[in-house]
Amino acid sequence: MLGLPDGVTACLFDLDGVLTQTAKVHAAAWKQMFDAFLEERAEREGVPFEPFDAGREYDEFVDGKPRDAGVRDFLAARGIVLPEGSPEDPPSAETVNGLGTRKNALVLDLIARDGVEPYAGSVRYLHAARDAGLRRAVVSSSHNCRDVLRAAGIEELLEARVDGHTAAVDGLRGKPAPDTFLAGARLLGVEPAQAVVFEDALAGVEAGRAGSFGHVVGVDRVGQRAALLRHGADIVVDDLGELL
Ligand SMILES: O=P(O)(O)OC[C@H]1O[C@@H](O)[C@H](O)[C@@H](O)[C@@H]1O
Repeated sequence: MLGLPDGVTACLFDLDGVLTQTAKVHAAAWKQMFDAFLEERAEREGVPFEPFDAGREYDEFVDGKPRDAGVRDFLAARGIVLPEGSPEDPPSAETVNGLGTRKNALVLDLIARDGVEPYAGSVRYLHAARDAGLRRAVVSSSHNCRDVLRAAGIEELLEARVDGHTAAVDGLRGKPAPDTFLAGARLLGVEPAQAVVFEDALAGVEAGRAGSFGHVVGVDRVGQRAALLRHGADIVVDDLGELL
């Protein structure tokens, strides 16, 4: 049914890049923030400025992970260690949390300016899944998940939500750990083996594999089919509409 194996009764959808066209908004905001940080640091230390690669470095170190992990993992890949700070840090703080706050202000500006578009194929898939009686949850690392769902007009098509806020409150490890997807399955009252994970991020398909879900659908928006398969996708589609 709907391109899924027999026995699947529930769908766990990532948000940014799967349901909504916001992965590129996040990538652009990350690039703007990291480039400003790296450029200032290069000037201060008298070393060459190497810009953030919004393709490779975003996909490998940032995409799909909670905000603080994205900052930490990218900086570690560049050999940079900053103090953690706290979520209350102002954007001026040169800490993991401060940099995350800087980036979030940029994301919110971009969303306020440009709005949020869902993928048409994903909206059709959500309707088809609902009509077929499949349970549906969104499982996102983003603290902005609810606002993005509302702006995209698809909130009511989902029965449950696990996001950056709920994960923090419940102490869940972020993707690539499977915890948030497992929590989504629990909220829908299904076993992991009965649920399918839809993910565009490498960290996300890894989480799907780590949780032993019934099926992991990689969604390739940026030409990384082989990497999605390597990291845990059972199949890869360019758009959810292909499964209909
Ligand atoms: O900063 P937010 O909105 O809480 O989002 C955290 C992460 O959420 C993920 O969905 C995105 O793929 C990442 O790019 C983003 O960094």
